[in-house]
Amino acid sequence: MAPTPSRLSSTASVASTSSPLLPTTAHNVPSVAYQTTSPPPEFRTPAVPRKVLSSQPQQQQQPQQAPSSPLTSAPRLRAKLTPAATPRRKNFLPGTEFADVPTRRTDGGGHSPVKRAPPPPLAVTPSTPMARPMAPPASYGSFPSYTEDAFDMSAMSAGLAGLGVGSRIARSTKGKDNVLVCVRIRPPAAKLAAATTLVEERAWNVDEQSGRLTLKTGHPEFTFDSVVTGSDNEAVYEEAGKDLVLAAMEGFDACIFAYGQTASGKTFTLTGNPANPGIIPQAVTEIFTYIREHPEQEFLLRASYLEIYNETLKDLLAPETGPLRVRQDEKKRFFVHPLREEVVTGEAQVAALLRRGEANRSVGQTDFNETSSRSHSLFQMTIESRDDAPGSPPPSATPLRPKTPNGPRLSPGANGAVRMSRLTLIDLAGSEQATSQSERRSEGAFINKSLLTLEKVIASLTEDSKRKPHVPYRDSKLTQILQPSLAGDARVAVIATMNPSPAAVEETKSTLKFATRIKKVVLKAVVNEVVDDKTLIFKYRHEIARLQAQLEAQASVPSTPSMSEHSEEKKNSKSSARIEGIESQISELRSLFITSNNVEDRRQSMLPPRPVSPTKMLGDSDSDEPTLAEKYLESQDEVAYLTSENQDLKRRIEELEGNHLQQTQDRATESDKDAEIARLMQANQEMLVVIKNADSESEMKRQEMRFRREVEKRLEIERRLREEVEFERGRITKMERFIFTSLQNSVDILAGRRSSIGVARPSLGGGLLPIMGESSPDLDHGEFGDLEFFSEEAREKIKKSGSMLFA
Ligand SMILES: Nc1ncnc2c1ncn2[C@@H]1O[C@H](COP(=O)(O)OP(=O)(O)OP(=O)(O)O)[C@@H](O)[C@H]1O
Repeated sequence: MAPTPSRLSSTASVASTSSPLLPTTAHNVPSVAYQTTSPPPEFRTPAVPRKVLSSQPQQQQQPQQAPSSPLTSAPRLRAKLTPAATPRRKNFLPGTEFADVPTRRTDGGGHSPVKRAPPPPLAVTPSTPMARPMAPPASYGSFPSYTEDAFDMSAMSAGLAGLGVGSRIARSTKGKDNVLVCVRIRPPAAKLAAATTLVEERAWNVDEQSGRLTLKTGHPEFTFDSVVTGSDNEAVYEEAGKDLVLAAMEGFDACIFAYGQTASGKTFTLTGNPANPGIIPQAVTEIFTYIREHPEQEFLLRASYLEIYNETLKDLLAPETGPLRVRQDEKKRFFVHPLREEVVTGEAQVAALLRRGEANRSVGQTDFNETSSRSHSLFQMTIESRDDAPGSPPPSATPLRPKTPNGPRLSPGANGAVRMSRLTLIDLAGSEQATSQSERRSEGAFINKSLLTLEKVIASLTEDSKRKPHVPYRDSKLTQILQPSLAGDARVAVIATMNPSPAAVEETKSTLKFATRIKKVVLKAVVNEVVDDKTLIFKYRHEIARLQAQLEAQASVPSTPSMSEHSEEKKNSKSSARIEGIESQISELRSLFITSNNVEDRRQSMLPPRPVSPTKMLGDSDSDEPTLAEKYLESQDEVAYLTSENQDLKRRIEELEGNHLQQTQDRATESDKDAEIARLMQANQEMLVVIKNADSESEMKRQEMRFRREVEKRLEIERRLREEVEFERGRITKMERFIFTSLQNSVDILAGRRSSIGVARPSLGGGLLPIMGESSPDLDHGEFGDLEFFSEEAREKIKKSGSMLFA
């Protein structure tokens, strides 16, 4: 439990001034809660003064408490967006209608995510959740409230049945949007090395007003939503992070990823460093700031952290689990199983979780980066929220929330719905085409497989065709995991990181081309409001209600009159131990809900990791068996997964059948191969029957391979037959030519002889035969002598026709 304000000491510690999300080392974890309750201390420390956005490079002010760093001294250029020049409407995301509101940056830290009147003064409730006043009855229409003290499982089930939609409804609001693309240009390497005199030349011109980048040679030119230069991570967060984090708090799924070649600054942008926190720590701070500013809601947060390395999924929070699998749910959305998700209640806890995950990541050294991320890492926070938090002011006292830009605002919380959204932050591995180190080559192949598939997926999604194109999400783990986001249901932002150096131009061009393509992906993000027994809020509230019922039953056990004093005492002490146990379980479960009332207490809380199961209590978190209900839900998942796998296999078999039949039909048009084709078709049919009967994917793959080999063999035979036919044709042509020439020769000879006979006839009178006998060709061995390759019959015919010429 986090210490309550009254228990806080009055001395400030150094650790307390650093944001818990900063990537500090494990032993450097702040262990003392904030010392005062009012005003709240600065979350994002050290306080980097907000810079004036200007096209002119300007001298950056040094943070007050940060050690002077060459990384923060580079001038920062930022693209200011003008509606005409900007391909994307900036104010499209929820909350962005307030993007122009100046950031509130007081000593208290944080900034207001929405423009609204300050919340009305609340009646201060004790920070112990147990002691909170009962919530007013929720206005959920005919559907029962989840409010813990009025929780009624049978009423809940009745409500679900009444909805006529099984156990789940999802209400959504839709509107079209494109992927938000921000280019982040790191300072040139010479600057990073703090060589003030040696400034490496930049290969690109940056037009900050229009977000345009042009190679100094004049071509190519790219335009994006924004371009940020310099080392200030806050600027990048403002451009590409904040809107999406707020969208996630409003119930939209949101996904932010950094793409670029090695050493271009992806990890720097997402993680940052203690003096300059990246998007992840800033996002987490924003989440807790949002909670602080929304007293009418209660939240449940959980986090997971995984890595894709060489096409294998590793759970960074539970590396001992072994490779994770990607599955599909009943809606064909991919998800990772069995991924460890931990409930988190404070920033310090998230920071510790991140550090734990970081320590398990695969890093290596490339030619350009000493600590290169050789893997893709995905940090995800699942945010559940519902209105009418216990102890919150009545709805009338809560200022109206802003309208969603794409339609009327939903009234979340109606029918007991819980908003559930996921914020996914992805640090991709370097997108370079090749790595020069041999030991990295196989790695590179896998990294590139994922990124190449990502490119293919983007190409299919942006394909301009009437037919719905096939999107190859399945071809890599990364694209499978990104499918729910890229398929359009989420807000997506890409930070394309680039090195401005002339030496990196080719890689940069390919990064920018990728960014241009992904910009065209159209999204239709939805806010999901779920009435579902899968939400943690539901599970925990249900568990609390069950424990409370137990508690009441325990308290109402009457004492037995016949019992001796001793056994009565024993019984009482047992019963109070049981009551204490149940109470502590209830209080622990309640402590997982975060509201504006307790968020401050939890800020520095360093509870040990806690998986999401409601029955798993602190201390025995990993040993506990899942409940029957959980097993049932899990087996339902399993059935849904197997059904979808089965359908998938069927679909693939049909595709295969179609392909083979098509190929066979194409070949069938060539008449000289009819017999061969008939045989192939027969083989096809047999193989397809075998494939159809194959009861597992691996069996089907084996059959497919065998079939492929068979087809290849037969194609080879066919090729050889063709060659033989060609050869025979050649021989026949040669023979024909030979016969013709021989006959022609014979005719010539005959003509010559006839004319000599004509000349000799007058002088020889009837003595012709002796001459013929003398000079006639030797029909066996003369002109017709080399006909040995003809058949006997053909030879006879040729000889006969030759002899006839002399007749
Ligand atoms: N905008 C920036 N300002 C200051 N330093 C930066 C900036 N971008 C990157 N760097 C520095 O450059 C180096 C490489 O950056 P980083 O590790 O973030 O690259 P990367 O793109 O994640 O690389 P890889 O794909 O190999 O993991 C780091 O030392 C980082 O501090």
